[in-house]
Amino acid sequence: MYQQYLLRTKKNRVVASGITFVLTFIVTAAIALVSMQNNNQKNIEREAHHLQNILDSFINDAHSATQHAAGLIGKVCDFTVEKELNMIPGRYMHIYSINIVNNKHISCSSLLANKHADVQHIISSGEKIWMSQAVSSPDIEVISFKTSLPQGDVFVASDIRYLLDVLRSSTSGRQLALEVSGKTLTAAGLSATPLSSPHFSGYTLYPANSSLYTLAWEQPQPGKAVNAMARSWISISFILAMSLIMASVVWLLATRRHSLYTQLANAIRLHQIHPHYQPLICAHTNIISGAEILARWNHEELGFVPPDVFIPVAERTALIIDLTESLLEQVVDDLQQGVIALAPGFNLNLNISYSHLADDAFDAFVDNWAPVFAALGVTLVFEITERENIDISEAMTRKITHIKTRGIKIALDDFGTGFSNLAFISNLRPDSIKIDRMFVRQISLDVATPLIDCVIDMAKRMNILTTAEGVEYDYQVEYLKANQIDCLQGYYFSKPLAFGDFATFLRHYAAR
Ligand SMILES: Nc1nc2c(ncn2[C@@H]2O[C@@H]3COP(=O)(O)O[C@H]4[C@@H](O)[C@H](n5cnc6c(=O)[nH]c(N)nc65)O[C@@H]4COP(=O)(O)O[C@H]3[C@H]2O)c(=O)[nH]1
Repeated sequence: MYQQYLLRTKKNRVVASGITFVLTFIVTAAIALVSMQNNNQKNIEREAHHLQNILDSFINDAHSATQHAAGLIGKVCDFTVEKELNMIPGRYMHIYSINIVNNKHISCSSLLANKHADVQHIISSGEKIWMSQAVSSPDIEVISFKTSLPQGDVFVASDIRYLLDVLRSSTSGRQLALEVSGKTLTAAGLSATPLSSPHFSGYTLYPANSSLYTLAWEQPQPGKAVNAMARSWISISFILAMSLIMASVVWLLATRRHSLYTQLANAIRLHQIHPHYQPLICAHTNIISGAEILARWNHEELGFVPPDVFIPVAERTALIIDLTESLLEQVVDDLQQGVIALAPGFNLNLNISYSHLADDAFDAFVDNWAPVFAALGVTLVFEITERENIDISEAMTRKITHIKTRGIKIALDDFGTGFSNLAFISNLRPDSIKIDRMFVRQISLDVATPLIDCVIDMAKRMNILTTAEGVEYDYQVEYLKANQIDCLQGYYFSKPLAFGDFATFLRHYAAR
């Protein structure tokens, strides 16, 4: 069984750690992806905002340059006028040229080469702003702003290389696009494709400050974001590290549980878990009518391990069957020493877990032990705990009947705390119910505790004996006796004792 368990737990640990790894990977990757998208969104918004500021400053500069040139319109383009015009671009960072237009020709310009150039083709459309090649230098691209004044038209051309630099230095990994009069500037350069064309279908408009231009950015595409994340070794390392840490934690926890199992299995095999005996006092006669067997494990390194810690592990791993067998073997050894003389019918209450009761071999367990205890003159009582929800199936009813036919009694343990219900009591008819110490603790000198009274009354009507657990004070004893309890158990009489101490207790109690 142990080898099988080892194999099973190893497989379970591998599966649990694997699932944890995959789940953590998915969750962390999703979180990283979302936060990357958010960051990108913020970055692109910042970049769009930056580009907009630059454009606005281009427009403002063009306006002020135009105002500087306004006084020169209509004047003869002589050396003095040209010199004045020539000085204007020097005052603004990006202005490439400033030109005065007369009869669709440049009559005067800050760039000598522009003078007399025919600009009909670029200004006849009536646009106030446009992007094109510079008038006299086709290798330079400019964004031009035209102002029509009563004396004539002025257009200012600004170099778009700075705008291109901004577009190309995007840290969000996404494209920004600027459309001016049907032409679009992206990091790839100037094109005659407007934003409304299908080429820019994945772009979103950025709310612009001016109607002179349109800004848009490329919508994030999940595929691109995943690719970007896959390329980022920091993200991948983080996701892998988180997944590994979580998988390791699950592995360690599972190993710890497994190691408790191993320790428990060894302790049971070596009979290091001993039975302790807690006396049960008959409330009517005050004599010791029995004892509850409670498992005690004093681990050589860990010290005292409470049953609440190891019993659940034993129950989950079927070790509970070996533990119960081991305790019974030790109890029989104790009783066979002959150091105590028990009254006939002395009850020995043994905790039976539901997982044991549900085991296929439970009938055989009953058949083995019933005659052994009958021969010792002891009545075995199986305390069935309420911790687990007992399925009152036909098979279970048959098992309970089998227990009873073999002379073993049934007690319903911890009544009132867990899953016990009236259906269990009426179907299985236990010989006794043990009222949990939680209720006994509620007994006080001056406040009534109708719940206990009701339970005792109900049990009496059904001919079921009642035992109060966890009795610690004399007033509890008095109250319970006055309310017709049948049996008392608790530190008021004695804690659970090792067999030698139990034998001494019995002697002293009898001699009182
Ligand atoms: N505060 C207080 N406590 C009192 C008093 N009188 C008795 N007790 C404690 O109440 C518990 C009674 O056992 P239980 O209800 O069957 O509850 C048991 C039982 O369900 C389970 N258990 C213990 N030994 C075995 C065993 O051998 N097999 C199985 N299946 N379960 C066991 O572990 C539970 C806890 O056992 P223990 O720690 O030994 O705790 C015992 C006992 O030490 C009292 O006056 N005051």
